[in-house]
This record gives sequence, C-alpha cells and structure tokens, in this order.
Amino acid sequence: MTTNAKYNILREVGRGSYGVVYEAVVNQTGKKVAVKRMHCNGPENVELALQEFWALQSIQSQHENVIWLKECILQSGQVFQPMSHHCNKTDDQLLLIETCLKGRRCVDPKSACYLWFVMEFCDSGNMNEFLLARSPDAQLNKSFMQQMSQAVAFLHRNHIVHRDLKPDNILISNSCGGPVLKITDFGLSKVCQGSVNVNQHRFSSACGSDFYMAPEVWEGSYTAKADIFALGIIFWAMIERITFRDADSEKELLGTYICQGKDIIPIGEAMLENPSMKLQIPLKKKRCMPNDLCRLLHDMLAFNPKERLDAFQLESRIKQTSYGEKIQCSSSSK
Ligand SMILES: Nc1ncnc2c1ncn2[C@@H]1O[C@H](COP(=O)(O)OP(=O)(O)OP(=O)(O)O)[C@@H](O)[C@H]1O
Repeated sequence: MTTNAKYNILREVGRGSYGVVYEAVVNQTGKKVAVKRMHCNGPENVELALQEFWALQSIQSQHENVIWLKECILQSGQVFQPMSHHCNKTDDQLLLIETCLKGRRCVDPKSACYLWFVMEFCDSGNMNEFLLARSPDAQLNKSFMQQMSQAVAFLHRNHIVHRDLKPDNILISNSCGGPVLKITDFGLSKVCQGSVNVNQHRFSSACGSDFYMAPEVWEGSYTAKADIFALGIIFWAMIERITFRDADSEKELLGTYICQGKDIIPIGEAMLENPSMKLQIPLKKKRCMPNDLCRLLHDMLAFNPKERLDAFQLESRIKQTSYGEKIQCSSSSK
C-alpha cells in the first residue's frame, strides 16, 4: 500500500466466474467497503463489467435495497482512472466500449486491464446462506418480500431490468438493526434508455439462471416481467423452504422446480412444455399458506406475461397480504 492510497484491501471475500471481491477500508474515513475486481481481458468479461457499470451509474438516487456503487475505477497497466458516465471518457474507457461493441479485444494486450467496483460492504452473506442458517420465520420472509419488491419496482422505474435475480445475487447487510437486502450483480442487466414503459421493452437474448427463468425467457423473447417471475420463484421457495443442490457448486439453493422421475426441471422450462400446467401452490404444508399469498404467487408466476403482475402492482399487493403480520395480543392485566 502506498501512503496516499485511497483504499486499503484487507482480505479476499470470495470469487465469482468473472471477478474477485475484497473487503477494504476507505483510508480517509475508516469506512468498510467491498471492492470487486473484474479482469477485462476479453469481450465477454468487458461486456459484463460495462453492463454492471452502466446499470449502477444510471441510477440517480440510491435505494436502500440496491447495492450502492461508490465509484468505479479503470486500471490500465499502472494507471488508475475513475470511469466517467458522461461525454469526457478517457481513451482507455473508449477502448473498452469498442471491445464490447466489436466483440474482440481492443485494449492493449500488453497492459493488464481491470475494472474495480467500490461498493457498500454486506456483512451477512447472500440470501441463501442467511435464510438456510435460520429457522423459518414468516415475519422475516414478509420483510424480505417487501424489500425485494420495492427494489425491483425502483429498478423498473429507473428503466433497469436485472435479468438474473436469484438468492445468490441478493446480499444481506445486518449491521444496523434488522437485516437489509441488497440486490447486486448487474452484469446481465439492461438499461432500457428511452423506453417510456419498461414492461414494453422486448429482449431477445436468453439469459439468467435456469431455475429462476420465466417460460418466455427460455423462448428468447421477453420483457421486464421476467424479473417478476424470478421473484415469484424466490418468494415461493423462501416461504416453503424448497431447495435443490446446485450441480456445479453442490451448494443448497432456494428455488422451486418440478420433479420428473429422478430429474428436477425448472418451473419456467416445464411451463413452456405444458402451458396449461397448474402450479401446486402450496407444495408442502397446505394449511400454512394464506389464500391471498397463494393467489399472489400464482399472479407472479402466470405463464402469460401479460397476465403476470408488474413490479408496481406487486409492491402494493405485498403490502396488502396478511402473511407475516404480527398478531397483536391485547392484554387487560396491568
Ligand atoms: N458488496 C459485497 N459485500 C460483501 N460481499 C460481497 C459483495 N459483493 C460480492 N460479495 C461476495 O463475493 C463473492 C463473489 O461475488 P461475485 O458477485 O463476484 O460472484 P458470484 O455472484 O458469487 O458468482 P457469479 O458472478 O459467478 O455468479 C460472493 O461470495 C459474494 O457474496
């Protein structure tokens, strides 16, 4: 570390397919931050890194449940420059954009090129780890449902479609009061500039994680309503504690599916094969799910995206559900 370094890296927190995340401190304030380093060595990595940057930069105001990007720094060899979202882009930044557009490396192959994302630090892991380490709790589930729906409504209001919502991409900060969810990992997200209504913008590249993908995503023509389907799968799995073991990482993950013999099939894929399929909600404990919650899940997981709730309808429907409400016990004894 040099004496005038802005950040001091403390330890590695984890690695994903495209980057390494470190815990660090801001030297001037002592505040803890997370720093994600993404290697921009090929067009695929560059596209993911730039999409993450564009989405997080495009948000003008912050939202408590969306990860906050403090700054993004482009490293080219020994030179570190802040990324700019405005017209005054540096030559290195323009080369990154060229790499993304042309689909071939345009940055100097001799100098190492990285994007460093400085973000708020989340101290309690992701939603899978957090929930599966605790006993089921309807009040906590309700609070998480509210936080997730508010975050997605905020993103959609800001014309951002996440396209990869899953419990792994929802981090938890538990340092001030109750647990606060933070939606993160915007590498597959899209900013629909110029669209008046985010639900009318159509995407054609299938992307996301199988178990959370809506039927129309499997077909390759979908809108922001695909984010609502993913939330429906997450809510259902969280409420009934439905999990599966990921084939690659062998981790236990929250997610609902259909059993076909020994195989488990993602709900969206199964619905596409059989559009008239009736979802069995609740799957486990029949008497434990209130009717309004059951209807809400059906409305989030509707096969036809036009019949599916949008993020703004979802936000108000969750406020109305009786699920997870504290039961007030009045006592007359003093
Ligand atoms: N802001 C943060 N605060 C604390 N930990 C974080 C933060 N961002 C990411 N992490 C952790 O760092 C690790 C790597 O995250 P990253 O987003 O790079 O990959 P991933 O989501 O695990 O995998 P992939 O990108 O392959 O889907 C994960 O364990 C994640 O929980």
